[in-house]
Amino acid sequence: MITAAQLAEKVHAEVLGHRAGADVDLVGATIRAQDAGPGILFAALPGARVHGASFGATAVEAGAAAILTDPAGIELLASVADRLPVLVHPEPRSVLGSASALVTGNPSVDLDVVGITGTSGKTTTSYLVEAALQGAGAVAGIIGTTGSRVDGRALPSRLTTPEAPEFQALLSRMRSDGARAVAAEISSHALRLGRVDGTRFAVGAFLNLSQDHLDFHPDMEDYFRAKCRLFDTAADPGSHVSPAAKAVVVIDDDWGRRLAEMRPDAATVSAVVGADADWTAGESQTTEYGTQTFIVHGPHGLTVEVELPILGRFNVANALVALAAVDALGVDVRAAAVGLTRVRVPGRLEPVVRGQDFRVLVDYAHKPGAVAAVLTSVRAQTQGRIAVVLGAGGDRDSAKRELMGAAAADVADLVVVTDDNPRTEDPATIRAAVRRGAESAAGENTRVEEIGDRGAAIGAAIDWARTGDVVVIAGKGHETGQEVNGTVYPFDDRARAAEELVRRLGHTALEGETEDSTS
Ligand SMILES: CC(=O)N[C@H]1[C@@H](OP(=O)(O)OP(=O)(O)OC[C@H]2O[C@@H](n3ccc(=O)[nH]c3=O)[C@H](O)[C@@H]2O)O[C@H](CO)[C@@H](O)[C@@H]1O[C@H](C)C(=O)N[C@@H](C)C(=O)N[C@H](CCC(=O)O)C(=O)O
Ligand SMILES: Nc1ncnc2c1ncn2[C@@H]1O[C@H](COP(=O)(O)OP(=O)(O)OP(=O)(O)O)[C@@H](O)[C@H]1O
Repeated sequence: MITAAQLAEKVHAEVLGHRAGADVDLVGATIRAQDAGPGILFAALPGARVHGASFGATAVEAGAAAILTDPAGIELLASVADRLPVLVHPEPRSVLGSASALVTGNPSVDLDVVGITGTSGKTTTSYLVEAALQGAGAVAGIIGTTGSRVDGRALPSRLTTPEAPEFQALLSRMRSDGARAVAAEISSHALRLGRVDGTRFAVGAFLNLSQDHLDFHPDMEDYFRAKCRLFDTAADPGSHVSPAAKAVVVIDDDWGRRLAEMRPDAATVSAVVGADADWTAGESQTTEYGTQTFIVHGPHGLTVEVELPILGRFNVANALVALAAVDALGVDVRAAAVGLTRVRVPGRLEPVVRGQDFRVLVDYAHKPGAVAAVLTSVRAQTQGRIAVVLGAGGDRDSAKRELMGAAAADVADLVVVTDDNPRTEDPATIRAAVRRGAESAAGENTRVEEIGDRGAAIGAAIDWARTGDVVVIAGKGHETGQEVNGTVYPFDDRARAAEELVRRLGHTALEGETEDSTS
């Protein structure tokens, strides 16, 4: 337990307001005023839209024990500030990570936290790390895009990497639920916004870097530097992230190779057959059960066969990272490899099957690199034609839209451009950019269609498919909504694809019946 006064001293904040109350015990923190309560520190931070201190009265009504803010926040707190201790720091976000860790009893010290970063593959790899740990008999937790869970039990969480108070509270809950290790997705936003400051990372894993988030980062160098915070304090000025004790780095792109030079102690990983890396794999074989098998070659002559229920060569890279990460924790790799067999990742190359003779896959690819990786993998496994249904999100990195379209048309035979969370933007403008990219890359035999209504777009691709073809519905994966102008309408690619398949199969059956009756 720590008091507000002790916390102020540790994070070098000044105590104003109700000083006499500064010996109040703190048991947690929050960045959302509405979530404050007894024993909770409300962090009133300046935001892009509003200053958190304007919600000071809400936090006090909810029972907040103390407030952390900046000098501008003091003015906004006005009379509320007399009612409880207010910790003032010139840059409160820069101390929120360590403050959150302190009020929750530094949970990462008692856990092996594996931080996973990279543009694509964080969620999948965190599930693989969890499966590998479970294979070796360890209780494991996950924090990431699809929510959090410990020992298989779901815990609600916001964002890919939650804000520091929530991140530390999740770690604390996982520690008390007996977790040995936690696989946490670490976004570049989190690394820049101090969400994981105050966390001890046993292992940091870097997967890859490709264009994304250029609405937040001015350029790719800045995006890379943010990622480097997990590995090297000196790589990005102003970092308060504790670099991971051990590193695992995929060296299949230039960014990974640069990072491996920065961290010469890193275990290197490559999915390229015959590459010079600590962890590599032989060619993958697809089995009749829809799994892939491959031989993993690890350090010290380790050789182990892995069967993975998720296809795609990029998932071989993800699996190698998971094995290298748990190996760095001292886990038995052979037992971990058995665990990988049982992994299930929602919305990542997830098949939708309703008795059809072509494949329908729902995948979360919503970045050019991911679209390219998925379609290249699908192309390598099919003799049939490929259709892809995709759009691009509004109010996010607009430069990636054309690249998404181009990545799709590079490989697919049919590209159906549709809506994908237009948010506050005009959907037609977003579609036009994706379409432009697709048309610029389309070969003679590639068709590009534009159908704004996502359900109709899925239906059109399904109607187009013939025996042996593959329809990839990209962008939403596990998500269950379409966000338009601040409202999220229910929409699930998997459910809609299933409906469209039933409709089409219904038609086929009817046509069949008609043929039968006339013959
Ligand atoms: C750019 C960014 O990350 N912004 C985050 C930031 O917003 P902000 O500073 O602009 O906050 P604001 O809305 O002005 O509000 C100011 C303060 O008032 C508080 N407030 C506000 C309203 C209210 O009713 N009550 C209240 O207490 C807020 O908690 C905040 O502290 O602080 C907010 C509070 O935590 C976050 O919700 C918000 O994330 C937004 C929603 C977001 O979408 N972030 C995305 C881009 C993000 O972080 N993505 C990454 C990467 C995902 C990936 O890899 O694809 C992630 O890790 O999820
Ligand atoms: N190692 C990889 N390299 C390239 N593409 C990948 C890789 N792993 C997964 N993908 C593709 O990226 C998509 C998203 O995968 P995943 O959700 O695991 O990544 P993520 O980094 O968590 O994404 P996000 O940051 O958007 O949450 C997958 O559906 C797949 O299409």
